[in-house]
Amino acid sequence: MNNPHPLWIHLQDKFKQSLSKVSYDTWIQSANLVRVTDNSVTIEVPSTLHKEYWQNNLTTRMVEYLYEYFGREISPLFVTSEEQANHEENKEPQKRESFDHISMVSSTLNSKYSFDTFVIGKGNQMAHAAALVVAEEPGTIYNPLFFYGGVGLGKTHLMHAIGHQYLQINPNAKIKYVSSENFANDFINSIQNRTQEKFRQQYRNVDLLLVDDIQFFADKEGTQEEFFHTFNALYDDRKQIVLTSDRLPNEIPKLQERLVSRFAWGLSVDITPPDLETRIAILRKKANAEGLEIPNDTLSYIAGQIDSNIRELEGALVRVQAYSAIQRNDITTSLAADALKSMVKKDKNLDVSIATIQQVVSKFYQITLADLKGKKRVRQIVLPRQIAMYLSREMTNNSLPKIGKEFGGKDHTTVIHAYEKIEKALSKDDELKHEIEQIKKSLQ
Ligand SMILES: Nc1ncnc2c1ncn2[C@@H]1O[C@H](COP(=O)(O)OP(=O)(O)OP(=O)(O)O)[C@@H](O)[C@H]1O
Repeated sequence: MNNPHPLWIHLQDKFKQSLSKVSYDTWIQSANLVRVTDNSVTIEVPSTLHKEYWQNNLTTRMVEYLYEYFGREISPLFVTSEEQANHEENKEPQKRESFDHISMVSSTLNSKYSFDTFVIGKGNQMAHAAALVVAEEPGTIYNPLFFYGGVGLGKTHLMHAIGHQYLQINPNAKIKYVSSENFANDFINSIQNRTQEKFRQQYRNVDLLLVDDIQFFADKEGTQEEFFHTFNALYDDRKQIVLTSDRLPNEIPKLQERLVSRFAWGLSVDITPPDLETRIAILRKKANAEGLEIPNDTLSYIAGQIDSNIRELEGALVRVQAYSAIQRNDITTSLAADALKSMVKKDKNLDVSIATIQQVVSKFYQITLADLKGKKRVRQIVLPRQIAMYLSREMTNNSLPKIGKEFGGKDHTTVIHAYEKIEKALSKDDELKHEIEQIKKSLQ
């Protein structure tokens, strides 16, 4: 590629830092970024051997690096040059995806997130109904509509679905979808470039404003102030506003009281994790959409392993699909079990938090909580810290960045390093193994 894509430059930099020169030259330099979609990134590699190496040894890092770049989970896919050539040949020219797609992700609607592709279950029934009402009668009954709930449960999906439905009824409608972080960035840039008027027009001259993950407004005083005025302008004009967050407005730290009260003017609906039946239905729908043939017992198996986050459920399906392609075998329960080995956390059902793990580990090793979360590099502290990070990864569903944050704001690569170190040590060090088992027992 003459002009490497910024994402590829980012990935190369990351791998350069984490691999030896020989590994980097062998695996990374021979690869290329060929496709980016809303939820996957495809890397082309020269041979099947390369593909298997990437699949088995570099996938975890790729997922982390992609998370860092996009701020969400993106699945890496690997194709050999031969497969890529076949793919290009079979593709209709107008369907070619382009790299421009990346810049559109944050500001346009994702065509996959529609009401048609949304599976209704107990945990999201209310949210789905409210979304439909708002799409059909915007700006009247539930304004703003506020979705809240855990990670990867379909809040963004429903928000986009409202946008699609609205557009169907009203093809000329102006819709703006933005994450709260992008709203904040746009606002700051407008101040720096003295383009506030343009910014205001962009946000206030719309029929439907969708703002995702507003918990990230916490601590951003100026942005909150601006959003307050945006909200008022739209509300007074009877334009619909839809917001999402991981928690209720009054639980978002440092969210201005006047915003909290405005968000309560409309309807707040929570989305809770899907039950097994819904998870199976979601998997079935995704598998059908991909043209995958998966036996029912295998779908139940996968749905039984991943029980909280739908994004992870999708990730599991992608992994099983890739595994079956590499192995050139049909998808069966035993193939799925093999493919998901590293994703299935055996202790995951324990109801523990990072804070509890930190308390138990610091007590066990008789160090203070401050040291456990701090920066001291002495062995008596570093080891317990790494163990606590390892257990947070093993026993909870928190993302790596979140774990890093809970350990005094450390980078997620520090958490990966800790995890890998302890995992490796566990295979050789019986004493450590015993200690970790004891800690796990206390946590139970
Ligand atoms: N009920 C559902 N039916 C089908 N797919 C779903 C459903 N709920 C979620 N998904 C899929 O799960 C993935 C994650 O959903 P989404 O991004 O909407 O989650 P979210 O709640 O916004 O998460 P976050 O808090 O991380 O922003 C998406 O690919 C979405 O299409």
